[in-house]
Amino acid sequence: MVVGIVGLGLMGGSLGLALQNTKLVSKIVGFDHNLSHCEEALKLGLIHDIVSFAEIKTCDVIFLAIPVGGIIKALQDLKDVQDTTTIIDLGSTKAEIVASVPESIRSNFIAAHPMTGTEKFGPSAAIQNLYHDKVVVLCDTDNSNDLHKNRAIQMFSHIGMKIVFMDPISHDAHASFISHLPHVISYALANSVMGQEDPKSILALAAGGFRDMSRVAKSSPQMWSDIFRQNKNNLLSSIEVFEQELEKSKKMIEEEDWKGLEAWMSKATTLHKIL
Ligand SMILES: NC(=O)C1=CN([C@@H]2O[C@H](COP(=O)(O)OP(=O)(O)OC[C@H]3O[C@@H](n4cnc5c(N)ncnc54)[C@H](O)[C@@H]3O)[C@@H](O)[C@H]2O)C=CC1
Ligand SMILES: O=C(O)C(=O)Cc1ccc(O)cc1
Repeated sequence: MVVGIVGLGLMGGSLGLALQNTKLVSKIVGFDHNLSHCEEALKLGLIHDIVSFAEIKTCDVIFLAIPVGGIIKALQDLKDVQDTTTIIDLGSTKAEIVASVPESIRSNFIAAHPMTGTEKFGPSAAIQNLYHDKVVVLCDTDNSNDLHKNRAIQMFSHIGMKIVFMDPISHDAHASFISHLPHVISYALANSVMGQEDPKSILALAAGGFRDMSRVAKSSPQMWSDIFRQNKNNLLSSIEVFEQELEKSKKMIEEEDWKGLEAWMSKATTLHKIL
């Protein structure tokens, strides 16, 4: 099979690396609208060749590893692929993407969200084992043809992924709390601290906790503004729930309810029993 990857950053580049180790794939070609990313990806050996978007359309499997707004636009440009071409997107949101798929290619399409990643971006962020032993959520597969569904399952399984099926609306509601809200909080924390503290103090006093909680605030603002735009309503609900928890802790501190605060924190510590 010839695989075409659109977007040669963290997700597309890491996929190129992972697929090179499978017997399923005879050639991996890539396309990126940023020429320097094309050159870098080729130099790093993430793909075998760079091709035009027109040539991507002739691949057996096309992966869309670009920001979620770009995925919706790219799907319009893929309207005329052959019935045997599988199109898989890797976007972090699913409902708007699935709703936007042109009817002529709905059966070719697989909506996937790999639940793995890092705060780094671009081709140099690509890593060999990013997908290994991680979960990929596949959405709305009842509307995909069996050939394409089975191909997607086969490819994700070959790179060591565990597959979970979900409808796109539920996916976006869950992803809002478990993935998108933590990113909003991390950006907010970074801005709160930088608004009050000078760089010298931050450097001198930053311990592990602050580094851990602010790590994802290094993530691509372009990628995340697209995600927040597509998952706006779920994200607003998640932020409200978080505000209520902050408010609860503020009130207990104001009222010196240390017992209440301790119980509130004890409940939070149980999260890591399931992670
Ligand atoms: N970063 C992460 O940890 C995760 C990201 N995702 C999703 O994967 C997708 C890709 O994200 P990353 O690889 O992290 O981003 P990235 O910023 O590392 O790479 C994206 C690449 O796509 C290129 N690009 C952007 N728009 C394009 C277009 N219209 N046509 C061709 N090339 C284009 C960029 O030049 C860049 O090289 C996004 O939809 C994101 O929501 C999913 C799971 C994890
Ligand atoms: O860096 C991290 O810890 C992440 O959480 C990466 C990530 C970013 C976006 C996704 O849709 C899924 C995973």
